[in-house]
Amino acid sequence: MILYEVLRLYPPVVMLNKQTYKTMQLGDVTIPPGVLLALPILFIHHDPGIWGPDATEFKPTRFAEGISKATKNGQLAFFPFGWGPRICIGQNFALLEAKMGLSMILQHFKFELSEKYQHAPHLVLGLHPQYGTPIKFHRI
Ligand code: HEM
Repeated sequence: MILYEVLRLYPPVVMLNKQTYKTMQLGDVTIPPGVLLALPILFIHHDPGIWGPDATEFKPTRFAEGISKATKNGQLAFFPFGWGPRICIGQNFALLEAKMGLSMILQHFKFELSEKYQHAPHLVLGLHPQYGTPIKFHRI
C-alpha cells in the first residue's frame, strides 16, 4: 500500500507518449493513424475527480482493497508502470526489490527524515527529489 501510494503521488515516469499506427476506436472517439497521444500519468494520479478530495494527500490505506477499489468509481487510473501490452516488464522485480531493501533496513534501523529535507519533486528525465532525501538512521 505504501509503495503504491508513493508511486501514485510521485510516479518516476510522469507521462507516456504513444502513436497510433492504424485507425483506433477509443470509446466514442475514432483516432486516425499517425496521431500522437500523451497519457499524463502525474495529472491522472492527482485528479480529485478520480481519487476523491484527498487526492493530494499521502494515504496508503486507499489501496487497502487493491488498485481497482482505490479510485472513487472503480476507474482504472493507476499507471506508474504503464498498462496494456507494453506494461513495464520490470514491475514485479522493482516492487520486490523495494520491499526486500526496506525489510532488510528495518531489521536493524529505525529512520526519520532529516530536518534538512526540502520537499521539491523535480523532473530530469524522471521525477526525483531535487535536493535528495537526507535521512537519519538510528540503529536498533
Ligand atoms: C519503480 C521502478 C519502475 C518504474 C516506475 C517503471 C516504469 C515503466 C514505464 C512507465 C514503462 C512504459 C510502459 C509503456 O510504455 O506503456 C516501462 C517500460 C519498461 N520497463 Fe520499467 N519501470 C520500473 C522499473 C523497471 C525495472 C527494474 C526494469 C528491468 C529490470 C524495467 C524494465 C522495463 C522495460 C524493458 C520496459 C519496456 C517494456 C516494453 O516496451 O515492452 N523497468 N517501465
